[in-house]
Amino acid sequence: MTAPGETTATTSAGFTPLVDTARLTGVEAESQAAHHLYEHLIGLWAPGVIEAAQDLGAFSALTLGPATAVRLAEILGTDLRATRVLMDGLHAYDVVRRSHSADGQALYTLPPELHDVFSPHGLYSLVGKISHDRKLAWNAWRNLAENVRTGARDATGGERVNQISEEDYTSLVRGINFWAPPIVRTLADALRELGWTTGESARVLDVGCGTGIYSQLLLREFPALTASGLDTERITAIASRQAQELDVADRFEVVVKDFWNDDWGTDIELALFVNIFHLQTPESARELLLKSSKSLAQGGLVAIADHIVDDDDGAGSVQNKFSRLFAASMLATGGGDAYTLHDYDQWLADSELRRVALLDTPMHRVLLARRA
Ligand SMILES: C[S@@+](CC[C@H](N)C(=O)[O-])C[C@H]1O[C@@H](n2cnc3c(N)ncnc32)[C@H](O)[C@@H]1O
Repeated sequence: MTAPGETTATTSAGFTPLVDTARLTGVEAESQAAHHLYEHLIGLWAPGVIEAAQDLGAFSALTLGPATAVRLAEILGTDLRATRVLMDGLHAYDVVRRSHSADGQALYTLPPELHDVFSPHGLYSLVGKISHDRKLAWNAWRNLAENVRTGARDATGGERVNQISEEDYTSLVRGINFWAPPIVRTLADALRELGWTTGESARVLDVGCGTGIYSQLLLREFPALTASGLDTERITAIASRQAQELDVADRFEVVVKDFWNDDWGTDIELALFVNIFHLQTPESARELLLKSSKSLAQGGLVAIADHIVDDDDGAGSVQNKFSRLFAASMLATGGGDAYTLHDYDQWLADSELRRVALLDTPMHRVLLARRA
């Protein structure tokens, strides 16, 4: 486990530098600073070209095989020159590969690992994320200043709870599945360190389970485990289907409940909350932990995977940077926040729980707690 301050994070290999900073040596500071700022400002080019290609069906066409701009323009019914410009933009972001066909034309290839990412049926599909951007995020970011001015409060002046509708979740939940593999690997290792054996027959409650990917992958790690995925009716239908796909349906049941107003039962050995706490206000976060504490079995654990800010981890921490920008994104698109470790420790103490582990994953932290 990584102790605070011991992170060895490396930046993402996918980062596309767009300023040749070596050529800025000796240039006046103001111009250098403007180059760096401009690089941030053109960040919207990336979703711009990727989402346009998705809208046009370019990725689906490339899933059938490599194609030239001429062939793509024919299939998509698009302008030839504009299609070439778009594909070259995608190549600049390393989304497509560019080689040459026998007659010397540029040939574009979608790498095999991205085929399912652009398909609505892929387990780690980002189609839901793209449609969320199209429907909500693009316009919402435009109004961020207004939300900062007003604090994004509701009509009564209270903190706005997250505004994603059930319908939006239906398309979005599968779009965040891709986060699960490294988080589940980290969680499973931590559970083993805390004494879980391969034959662990514990009962997991996956609260606000979405597609259920976290408990479902955990079931694969521990073959005697059973899990209940708690969510609304519309979402649990997605979780049931996915449990079949992942071959764990015999140990995964869905529970259609409202996690505020319904009872969670007792004797839960692992209460799992993934991407749930950032949607809360401080009051509702505390309430979730109070409710967890009452539902836990003796020796039971609470696991929270979320955008947790650890102030002891230094300003350069990738997880802290992502958490803080995720908070800005939530301020633009709805309610919620990236809470600090200090906040979590306080809510845990109020619920007679104590933190037993904090682990880094690529874009989240996993916090484990048990009764104090
Ligand atoms: C951000 S998603 C997280 C889903 C999943 N844990 C994941 O990380 O992929 C939040 C989930 O909480 C569910 N949810 C929100 N409020 C709920 C409530 N009051 N009762 C039950 N589920 C709720 C939503 O339907 C949604 O599936």
